[in-house]
Amino acid sequence: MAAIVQRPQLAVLTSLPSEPSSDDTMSPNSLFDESGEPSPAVTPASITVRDSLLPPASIAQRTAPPIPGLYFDPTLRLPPEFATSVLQQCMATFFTQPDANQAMLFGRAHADPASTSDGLPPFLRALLAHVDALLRPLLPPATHGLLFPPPSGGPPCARQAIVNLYRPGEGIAPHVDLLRRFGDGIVGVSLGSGCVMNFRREDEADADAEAGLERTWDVFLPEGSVLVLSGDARYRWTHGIEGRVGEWVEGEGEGTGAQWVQRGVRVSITFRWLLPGADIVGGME
Ligand SMILES: O=C(O)CCC(=O)C(=O)O
Ligand SMILES: [Fe+2]
Repeated sequence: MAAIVQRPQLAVLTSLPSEPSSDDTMSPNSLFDESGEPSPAVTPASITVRDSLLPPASIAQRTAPPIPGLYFDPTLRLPPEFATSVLQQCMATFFTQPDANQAMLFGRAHADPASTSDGLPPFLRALLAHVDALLRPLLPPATHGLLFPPPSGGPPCARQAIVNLYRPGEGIAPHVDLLRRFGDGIVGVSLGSGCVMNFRREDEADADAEAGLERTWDVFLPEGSVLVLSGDARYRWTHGIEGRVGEWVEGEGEGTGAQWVQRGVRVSITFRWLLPGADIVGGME
C-alpha cells in the first residue's frame, strides 16, 4: 500500500471553517453532475490552520450509530492482504491519470452464476464474494438477502460498482443516493485510509426533537471496514465526508482520550442496484 499512495508526513494543514457550514446541507439533487453521480470534491482552501493542534470541536465515534438500516461493525475488516490487493488493482485499473477520482462499472442483470464474467472485473467480483461471506453472520437474513440475493431469486437489476478516490483534504457533500436510479441495499468498503462519515437525518425535525432523537452522527470508518445502508439509512439520512486532512476520533480503548487520525489516500468501493430503466439515458429525473 505504501508503494501506491503518498501519505502526508509532516504538518497538518487544513482550511477553516472546520465545522460544517449550512451550505453543506444542500438538496441531494444539486450534488450530482451530468452523469448523475456525486463526485468527491475538494473543499476550497481559505485560511489554513494546524487543525490537529486545536481542541477537538467534535469527536467521531468508532461504533455504529442507532440509525435503522445502517450496519457497521468496526471490528469487521477485510483481511489486510486482500484489501491491499484490491486497492492496488483499483489504482492500477482506474486511477493511473493524476486527476482521476471516480470509476463506474456495471454488473449485468441475470448473469449466469457459472460464468466467469458478469461485466465487473474479477477483483471486484472477488471483493463482493468476500463481503458476502463477512456480512452473512452479522446481518439480519432479509438485509443480507437484499444485498446478496440467491442466484435463483435475484432481482431484475444490474449492480453498479462506483469506485471513488479521495486524497487527503477531499470529501463528498452530504447526499442521499439517487432515489430513482438506485434500489435499496447499498454496501461499501473503505480501502487505504479511514475517514469520518457524517450521517444526518433531514426530515421530521419536530418529531425527532420531541422524541429526543439524535439527527447527526459522525462515525469513523477504518481502513478495511464495510458499511451497509438500507431502509431509513439509505432513504431518510444523508451521508457525506468533510474535506479534511484528518479528524478527531474517540480513543480505541476504554479511558483513552480522543486521537487525531490523519487521512491518507482513501479508495471506497460502493455496490448498488440499478433500478430497472435507470440505465436508459434521459429517462431518470
Ligand atoms: O466514499 C464513500 O464511502 C461514499 C461514497 C458515496 O457515498 C457515493 O458514491 O454515493
Ligand atoms: Fe452515497
